[in-house]
Parts: sequence; C-alpha cells; structure tokens
Amino acid sequence: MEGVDHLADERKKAEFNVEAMKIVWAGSQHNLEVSNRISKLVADDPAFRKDDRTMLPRKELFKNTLRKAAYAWKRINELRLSEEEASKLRFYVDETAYTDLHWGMFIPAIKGQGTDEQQRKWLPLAYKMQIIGCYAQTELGHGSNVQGLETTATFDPHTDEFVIHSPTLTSSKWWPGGLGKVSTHAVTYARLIIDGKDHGVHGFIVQLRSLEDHRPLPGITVGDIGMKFGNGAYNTMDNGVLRFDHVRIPRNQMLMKVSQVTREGKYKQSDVPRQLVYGTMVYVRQRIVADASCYLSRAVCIATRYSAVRRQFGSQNGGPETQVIDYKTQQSRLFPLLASAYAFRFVGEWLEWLYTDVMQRLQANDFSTLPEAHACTAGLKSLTTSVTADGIEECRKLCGGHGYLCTSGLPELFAVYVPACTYEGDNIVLLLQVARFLMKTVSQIGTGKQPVGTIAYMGRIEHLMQCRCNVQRGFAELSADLVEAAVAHCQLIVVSKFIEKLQQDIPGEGVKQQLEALCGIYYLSLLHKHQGDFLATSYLTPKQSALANDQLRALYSKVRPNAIALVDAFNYSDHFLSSILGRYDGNVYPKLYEAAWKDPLNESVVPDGYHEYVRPLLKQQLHTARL
Ligand SMILES: CCCCCCCCCC/C=C\CCCCC/C=C/C(=O)SCCNC(=O)CCNC(=O)[C@H](O)C(C)(C)COP(=O)(O)OP(=O)(O)OC[C@H]1O[C@@H](n2cnc3c(N)ncnc32)[C@H](O)[C@@H]1OP(=O)(O)O
Ligand SMILES: Cc1cc2nc3c(=O)[nH]c(=O)nc-3n(C[C@H](O)[C@H](O)[C@H](O)COP(=O)(O)OP(=O)(O)OC[C@H]3O[C@@H](n4cnc5c(N)ncnc54)[C@H](O)[C@@H]3O)c2cc1C
Repeated sequence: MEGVDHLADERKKAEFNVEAMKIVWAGSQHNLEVSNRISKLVADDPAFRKDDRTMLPRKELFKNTLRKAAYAWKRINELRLSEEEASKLRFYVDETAYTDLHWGMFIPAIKGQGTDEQQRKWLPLAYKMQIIGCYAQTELGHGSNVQGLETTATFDPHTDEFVIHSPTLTSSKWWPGGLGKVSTHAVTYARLIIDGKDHGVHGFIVQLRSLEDHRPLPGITVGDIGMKFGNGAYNTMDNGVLRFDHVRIPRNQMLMKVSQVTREGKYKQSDVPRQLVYGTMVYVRQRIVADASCYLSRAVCIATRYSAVRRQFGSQNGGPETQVIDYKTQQSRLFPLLASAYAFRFVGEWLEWLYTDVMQRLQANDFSTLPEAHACTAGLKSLTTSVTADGIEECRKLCGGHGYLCTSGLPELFAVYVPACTYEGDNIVLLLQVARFLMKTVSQIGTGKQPVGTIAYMGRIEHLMQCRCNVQRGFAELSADLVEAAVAHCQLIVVSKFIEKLQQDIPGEGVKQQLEALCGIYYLSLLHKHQGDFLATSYLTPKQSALANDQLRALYSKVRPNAIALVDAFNYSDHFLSSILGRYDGNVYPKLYEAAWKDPLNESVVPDGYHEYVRPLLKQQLHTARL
C-alpha cells in the first residue's frame, strides 16, 4: 500500500529521542543541517538517478559517470557550495569517479609533498579542474612493496630535466583510478636516479594527455585495465595502465618538500623524515576509516528494516508469523554490526582529530607522533574495512534470498566496497606494520621507556616489562599470531574511543543509554568471539565468560525495540540507500514485484534468442516424445 508506513509500530517502540541521535551520528547540529540539505538536493535531481546503474553496459555506465561528475561540478559552482558541502554532495551522489582521486589523492599529494612554490603553481589549476590528476604509484609487478617500484626518473643535468621511463613490463603503472581515460596529469612515483645512483622512490608531476585534444603526449601509452568485480560498482572508475618511454619533465616537477635535486644534480634531504613521501596514504587511510561507518551503517539499515518487515514461521492461531528480527540468531548476527557502525563512527571522528594533531605537529617540526599515526591509520583502516566488507555480506545473508537481488542494494554495495580491503594498503600488509610498531614498543618498554597514547596500556602489562625482544628475530615465523595481536590492539582502540565518547555530555532523552547498550554489545560480542583466547590466557574464568554472554543477550533484548529508530538515526534517504528492502516505509513486497517487471528481460514476453536456441530444443523433445 502506497503512503502507509509499515514500520510505524516499530518506530513507536523507540525509547529515545531519534532527532537527538541524528545529531550524535552527524557529529553536530550544523553537520546534520548540511547533510539534510545536500541529501535532498541530490535526491530531488533526476540527473543523479542511479537505480539503473547495475544494468548499464560499461561504456554507457562510464559516460554516465562523466556526465554526473561534470553536472555535480556545475552545481557546486552555480550554488557556490563550500568544501564541506561539495564533499557531502560527492557522498550523496554516491558514485565512485575519477574526481575522488583528483580531490582525494592528487591534490593532497601536491599539498603534502610539494614546496610552497610548487603548490602555488599547481593547486590553483587543480582546484579549478583546469587540470585533472591521479595518483600513479602501484605497478603491475609491485603494489604493497613501494620500495620495489621500477619506474625510473633519471636526472639529465644537460637539460635540467628528469627522464621518466618504464624499463620493464612489470614497471607499467597499473590500477591508478582516473588514469585510464580522464586524467591529464599524474603524481607519479619513480626511483630517482642521479649519476647512476638510486635514491629511492619519489613523487613527480607528469603531464599525460594534451590539454587541447586529450590525446596521450609523446612517449605515453595509457588506457583502462578492464572490467572489475560486480555490476555498476567500481566500474564507474577508469583504473588505468600507463607506460613511459623516456618522457622528459622539467626538474621542478619533482615534489621537493621532503628532498630536493639542485640544478647541479645534488641530492639534498630536508630535516623531515623520508616517510613523509608516504603522507598521502596516511591521509587517505584516515578518510577510509571515516567512510567505513557510512558503508556499514547503510547495509545495517537495509538489513534491520527488512528484518522487521520479513516474517517466517511462528504463527499462533492464524495470527501473523514472527518478524525475523525477533529471532535471537538474527539479533546475534545483526546487532553487533549495528554496534560496530556506531563504534566506527566515533573512532573515525577521533582518528580525524589525531590526523589533524599530527599535521599541526609536523608544521612545528615535531615528528614524534608520526609512527603512532601511521600505526593507527594503517591498523584502523585494516580493521574497519575488513569488518565492513564482511558485514555488508552478512547483511545480504540476513536478508535471505531477496538480499541477492540487485534491487536490495546490497550486491553493488559489497562490490563497490570490498576493494577497500586491498587499496591504500592490503589489510594484512597494514596489520604487519602495526605488529612491527607493537614489537618496537615492547622492546622500548624493556629499556624503561614509558609508552604513551594508544599504546599506554602496554606499560601497565607487567610481563611486557620483562620482555626483551628484537623486532626482526622470529617476526616472520610468528607473523600470523602477530597479525592477530595487531587486530586486538585496534579493537581496543575502537572500544576505548567508544567509551570516551560516552564520557562526553550527550543530550537527548535516552540517547546515552542506547549508546551504552551498543557499546556493551560491541565489546561483549568481541569478547564472545575471542573467548577461547581470554580463557586460554586466564584473563577470564569460565564463569565470567558465561556471565558476559548472559549480559550480551540481555543487551540484544534492550536494543530490539529501538533497532528501527537506531537505523533511522543514520538519516539516509531512500534515494541514497537505493534499496527496496531498506525502504523507509517498509513497503517491500509491492515494490519488489513492480521492479521485477522493469527488468530489460521482461520488455518482451518471448525473449531474444528463443527462436534460435530454445525452440529447436523444444521441437526436438516433441519429436522424441512422439517416438
Ligand atoms: C567534487 C567535489 C569534491 C569531492 C571530494 C572527494 C574527496 C574524496 C576523498 C576520497 C577518499 C578516499 C578515496 C579512496 C580511493 C582509494 C583509491 C586507492 C588508492 C591506492 O591504493 S594508492 C596506493 C596505495 N598503496 C599502498 O598503500 C601500498 C602499501 N605499502 C606501504 O604503505 C608501504 O610500502 C609499507 C608500509 C608496506 C612499507 O613497508 P617497508 O618496506 O617495511 O617500509 P619502508 O618503505 O622501508 O619504510 C619503513 C619505515 O617507514 C614506516 N612507514 C611506512 N609507511 C609509513 C607511513 N605511511 N607513514 C609513516 N611511516 C611509515 C615504517 O613503519 C617503517 O618504520 P620503522 O623503520 O619501523 O621505524
Ligand atoms: C579498486 C582499486 C583501486 C586502486 N587504486 C589505486 C590508485 O589510485 N593508485 C595506486 O597507485 N594504486 C591503486 N590501487 C592499487 C592498490 O594500492 C594495491 O593493489 C594494494 O596496495 C595491494 O598491493 P598488491 O596489489 O601489490 O598486492 P600484493 O602485495 O601482491 O598482495 C597479494 C597477497 O600477498 C600478501 N602479501 C603481500 N606482501 C606480504 C608480506 N610482506 N607479508 C605477508 N603477506 C604479504 C597480501 O596479503 C595478499 O594476500 C588500487 C587497487 C584497487 C583494487
């Protein structure tokens, strides 16, 4: 029935002020107001339609993305949107595009690694989109091992230029988003060679395509790497391949904040750590953590609403069957994900603060917190993206068969999100970085150095003080266990930031109580999952473990009547969710039925191909049957 809210009874059960929770989720009243305004702007504009995305062939899909990106830019300028509003617009348009890499990596790379003079030259062009850039680091042969990159940038003192070259097939740049078909420029990572000496990997601004006719410049071979996983999804992006054949660029196009090459060909390093060349990755990892809660909450919103609509078994005296959300098994799969969405929201806020703090310290030449910032961004990126990708898939299963339909919104959401476990650092490779940081900390505790920040707790673990460890010895052999330790460390950060959030003043009737329940679900479900470890190490007795499980079940019951309101607080429009199962009004069945008839296969009653391939079979069967 149109216009009826099938979830109205569920909404009436809420024991807290949903509007106040919306503010907590958005971060502030101001953020909520901007979100509401921009979300409506996008939803009301047919140019941002996306319900046909999974059905479009690649070329059409890609052209459509180009159209949307150009239109979004036009609207940003017409409406004079601020950076914050433009970024919200990109969020609600909800289509991965070359612009993500231009704004998200190309510009930050120039800002972070370019000198003031370089920034003055390149940033105004990039801000006006008079040049479009990408981040060309990964090669066919190496992604994780950045120091293994093979592209060379050889200084030619006669012409005061670098010669950028791809010496092998495996040195071809491979994967950069926006590179395949759109970017005019790339921040390209290459080994700096001066006078035969290899100075390691550095960033260079290289023009790839003509600003007149968009054709590749001499010496450049460039194209798209082909279709990726899923329909629609990440195929709106032109991930590219790029080869250089002795391409010359002026010396001043090496990004020279961290190290410089003089006119005479002298290599000089600033006082800043060379790891700042990796700074763009730290920035983007932080952004990815902030985004994880958005993707997870979206899937959880769909699965929660549908679980309240869907009924199976349990009818008494001809009454309605049981809502599947009332099954404890459904709750034990769904509610920890709901709790994780909130937990990731708060840890994302904290990480943004940490990143800003580190950047301010770097400005003042204080590099002391850089290793911790690297460990936190790498570890939390790994944890939150893994849980989110697995969580989206779990939400699909929680929706039963209908979750497998593209109209549920979940298959595309999974396909577009799952590469986050790989890009910006493979999740295991990143956890190994955290493990290395933890082992270094243990070795420093042994020398009497007190750990601070997110590792302060290690100083309170008695037996660690007696440990003497060499970071390398046994590291590879024990790396699988060390990765588990790294995950546990990151989970501890998430839990402690959730608890810190609860210590703040949180207005709104019942809001804090709901967040306390979610926080409990978050840590108790982790405790439940890893109870074997806790029991084996005697951190818990079997009795405590059983009590914790009782408490977890009690919290599921506490959250149950509030579940719909807790996902309403994410404040997602139907346009943004793009899911029949997750509709705000819960009017699922008529809309599923209606959508099926819109599928291109149903445009004709007899399908194309029937006469060639089906009818001959049927005729043959008829003949056999007569025999
Ligand atoms: C139109 C309107 C507006 C629109 C707005 C749009 C906004 C968009 C926002 C977009 C946000 C997101 C977009 C996402 C798109 C993503 C697309 C994907 C991009 C990519 O994937 S880019 C490529 C990423 N590649 C990687 O991540 C590679 C992973 N590998 C590495 O990071 C490293 O090489 C390594 C860490 C594995 C290195 O290991 P190792 O060889 O041991 O290291 P070394 O190089 O020798 O260095 C050792 C020491 O350095 C420390 N270290 C390492 N990394 C860092 C770091 N990043 N920061 C600080 N320190 C670092 C390391 O710990 C060692 O220290 P130690 O010697 O132990 O003290
Ligand atoms: C959708 C998408 C977009 C991307 N966009 C960009 C972009 O814009 N710009 C760009 O430069 N790159 C981009 N990339 C590339 C991306 O950054 C790399 O793919 C990523 O860093 C992983 O590197 P890899 O492919 O070399 O994986 P590999 O390192 O080859 O990983 C293969 C396997 O080996 C394991 N492994 C690797 N090293 C170790 C180790 N030391 N110890 C234990 N196990 C290990 C990994 O865990 C993994 O299981 C993108 C990738 C994707 C999928």
